[in-house]
Amino acid sequence: MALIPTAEAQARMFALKEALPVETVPLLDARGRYAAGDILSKRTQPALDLSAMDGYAIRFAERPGPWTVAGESAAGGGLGRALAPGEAARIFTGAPVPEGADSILIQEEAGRDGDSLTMTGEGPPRIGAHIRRKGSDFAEGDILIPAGAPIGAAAIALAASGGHGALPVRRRPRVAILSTGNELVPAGEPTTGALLPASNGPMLAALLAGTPAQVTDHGIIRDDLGLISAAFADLAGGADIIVTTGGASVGDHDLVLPALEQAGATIDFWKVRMKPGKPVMIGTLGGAIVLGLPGNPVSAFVTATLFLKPLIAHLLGSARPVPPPAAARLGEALPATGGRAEYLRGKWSRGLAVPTASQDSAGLAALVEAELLIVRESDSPALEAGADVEIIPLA
Ligand SMILES: Nc1nc2c(c(=O)[nH]1)N[C@H]1C(S)=C(S)[C@@H](COP(=O)(O)OP(=O)(O)OC[C@H]3O[C@@H](n4cnc5c(N)ncnc54)[C@H](O)[C@@H]3O)O[C@H]1N2
Ligand code: MOO
Repeated sequence: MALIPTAEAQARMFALKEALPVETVPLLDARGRYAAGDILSKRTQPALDLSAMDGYAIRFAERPGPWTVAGESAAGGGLGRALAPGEAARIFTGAPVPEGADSILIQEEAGRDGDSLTMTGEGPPRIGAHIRRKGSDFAEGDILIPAGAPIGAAAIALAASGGHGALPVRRRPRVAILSTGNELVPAGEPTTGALLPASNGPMLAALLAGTPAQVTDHGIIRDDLGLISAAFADLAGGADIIVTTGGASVGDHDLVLPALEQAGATIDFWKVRMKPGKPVMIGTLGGAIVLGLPGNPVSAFVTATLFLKPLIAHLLGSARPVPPPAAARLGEALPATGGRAEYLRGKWSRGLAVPTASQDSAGLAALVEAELLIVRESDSPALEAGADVEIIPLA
């Protein structure tokens, strides 16, 4: 199969499966998901003209004072009647402005003697000062959160303010992680000789821990065609995404592709024109998408960032599952690229993006320093320090 560019690979991956079914969940459960339809407001906010300050509601257009204080309006209540000419009302932040009042005099600039109120300073800067008008935030029927937009803390506050206690979202994707390799032992267990701890499973689970995905790490499978194929068949019914690491390349012990074929999977593509991460493969098995990531730990991290996380956002119905790259300036010169796009691990230095010293696709000690990926298209020329580049921030 020919190598395909990253953006094409992402688009083909999204085309394999539609967003998951809709469910309506309490506000907090919607956090990190995406609106499954336009969320419309059930109410107008503010519902009435409200005071933005503690002070007095006055008829400022009529006169600069004095006024007679006719009563009080507190948040959640109101004066109960309109102000007559010559009258003012004591008022507090968030309280309804009585009819007839046109401005708020803040209490620091008010003089009070019994029922008589005077201005001690310049007074309100203009007619209408310190009044939040009815509907100035949003009106009933307004779109508060468009379909496909992310639901974070501010969107949850907006939805609550708009009268919602629950929101329609897509159900949580179920993600099964499999690590392959005879050389791997579970993290924390003793290693001898050529054995090494499996780090990709914990890395992937950690990467997804901040997303709504329901992640199960199925541990390590030996490089055995029958075992890997049986594991795929086992997982296919209960997962939306099966993600593997290792065994994705071309060696005699790289068995993920034949195991998928043996389990009845359809492979959509294998190999992306990217560095690191070339051996990525994507296909479908039953209702699940299978994502075969390379074993090299940095390659697995980069491909999980560029494919696995966007796939989860896609299944959750995100309108923009691939986050747009950000603009940055390079802190160091970079050589020309070859036939693959490069995703250099980098960090910030005085506001400039600088590659980490090692770009080895197995080097975790360098990866831990990385705050961003510097994106370089294939076959692009050398860049001077100070050049504009695109970056992908690493959360
Ligand atoms: N002749 C070729 N050889 C290779 C090619 C190629 O095109 N032609 N591609 C290279 C590239 S690029 C990559 S990336 C690797 C990917 O290989 P695999 O996906 O088959 O991964 P493995 O061979 O199984 O392992 C690679 C490396 O990573 C270590 N590993 C694997 N799993 C884990 C884990 N869970 N935790 C920690 N470390 C893991 C493994 O021990 C190997 O050292 O292939 C190149 N070869
Ligand atoms: O492209 Mo491989 O993923 O370099 O290490």
